Amino acid sequence: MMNKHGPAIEATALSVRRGSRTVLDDLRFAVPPGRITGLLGPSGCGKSTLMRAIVGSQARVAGTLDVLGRPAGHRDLRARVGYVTQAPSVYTDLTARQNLDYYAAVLGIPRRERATHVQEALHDVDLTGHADALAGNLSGGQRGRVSLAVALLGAPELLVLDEPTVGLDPVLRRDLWQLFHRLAADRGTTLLVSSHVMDEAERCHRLLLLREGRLLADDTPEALRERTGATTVEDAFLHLVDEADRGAAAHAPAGSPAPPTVRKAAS
Ligand SMILES: Nc1ncnc2c1ncn2[C@@H]1O[C@H](COP(=O)(O)OP(=O)(O)OP(=O)(O)O)[C@@H](O)[C@H]1O
Repeated sequence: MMNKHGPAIEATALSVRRGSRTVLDDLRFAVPPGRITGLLGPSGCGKSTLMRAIVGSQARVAGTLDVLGRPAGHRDLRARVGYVTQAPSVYTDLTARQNLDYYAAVLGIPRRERATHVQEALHDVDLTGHADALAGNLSGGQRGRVSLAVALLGAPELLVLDEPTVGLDPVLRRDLWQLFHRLAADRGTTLLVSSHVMDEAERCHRLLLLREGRLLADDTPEALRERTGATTVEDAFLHLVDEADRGAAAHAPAGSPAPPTVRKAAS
């Protein structure tokens, strides 16, 4: 079991190579337990790669990456970590309830307890009314919520959610964020939630801002705004991007071209 006061995730000198490229470069950060940490940055900056490394499904990871007190990917973490990828992974020819029942069996939840766990997970994601609909007949957003319910089975200590609100209408987005806050406040769940939409940053307790595989900031939204003098996290992010580019230009060898200034990086 992890030390309740230690970080839920801790990375030191973490790098990942994909193909011939280094897509995560020398990351160092800690994710506190029982809080919502947002992983934010533009498309392609490495968010999904980092999440895959955390759940142990990414190859060629170098450095140290500990999750709930164990090395990432350790088999003891299987039932303690819930992970939702960007593409909902549900069987379309099964109902929502049958999907959950199947995954509950895979997780090793005893048969006599399964129905209760499944019902709770359906209730958490507000899908009780669609429990017996074929997943193939649900909307994309509803299928995404079935995937989330699968990740909630067995009450994992850590939830890793890759862009869970993409394509959802504002009401569903708000409802999901309310659920995330309930999970953190009532159950002490640690959540790592990625997004490339900067306004979601304001809903997180802490933020990891990523750009081109490097960590720009690991801080609270308030501290980031204060430090940069910005009124929104989006402006704070752009400020940090410009600052990093100026730093890179200052250290570039004489005669090399200045890096372009990114303006729409966060949209
Ligand atoms: N199989 C692969 N081989 C080589 N490079 C890859 C591979 N998959 C992804 N990449 C590269 O790794 C980088 C990080 O990709 P990743 O999917 O982690 O980004 P992301 O921030 O999650 O993007 P998005 O928000 O669009 O999902 C990208 O530059 C991408 O082109």
